[in-house]
Amino acid sequence: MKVKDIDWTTWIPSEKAVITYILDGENVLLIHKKTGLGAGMVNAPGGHIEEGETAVEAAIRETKEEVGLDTENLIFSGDLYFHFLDGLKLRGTVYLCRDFKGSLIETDEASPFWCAIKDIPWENMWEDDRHWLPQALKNERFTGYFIFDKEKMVDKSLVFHASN
Ligand SMILES: COc1nc(N)nc2c1ncn2[C@H]1C[C@H](O)[C@@H](COP(=O)(O)OP(=O)(O)OP(=O)(O)O)O1
Repeated sequence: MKVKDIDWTTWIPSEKAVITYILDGENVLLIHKKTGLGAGMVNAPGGHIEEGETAVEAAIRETKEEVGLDTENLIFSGDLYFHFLDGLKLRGTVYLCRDFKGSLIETDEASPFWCAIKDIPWENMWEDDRHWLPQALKNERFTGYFIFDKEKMVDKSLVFHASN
């Protein structure tokens, strides 16, 4: 199956999630994810949007729950549309954040670590990330469509949006 085989105008996600990239100078906060989708991989703080929550509220809550930081002034970065061949349809909203406080903690869900952007461990991350995260971290907005067969990306389509 290819991205072009899906009518994305009528595609409805079965799950909605958020991912937040916290930036401090040339470093980004990543996690070794311990539970849930992508356990064992490196990702950023995030998780599912709960009933009655906005995406931003979910991003703030998940970051606090997973790594103990309080975040403010999240900046919308992009939309991810993941169509898994097993039936999961996951929509992800990506945020950047440079405004945070508190102390990092390891939790049952995540082991956080600061990583130099130039050293991001792509080989331990979801395969889609290398196609949009470098641009996102340079403040480019994007929309990405992906087909996954379990953890293997089988097709992708990305659009980067000109900023004003
Ligand atoms: C398929 O490719 C993916 N790429 C990236 N970069 N991130 C992904 C991909 N698939 C899922 N994710 C992200 C989206 C979420 O931030 C997490 C999944 O969240 P999780 O399953 O851990 O949800 P939680 O609400 O934290 O935990 P529950 O399972 O208890 O609901 O991965």
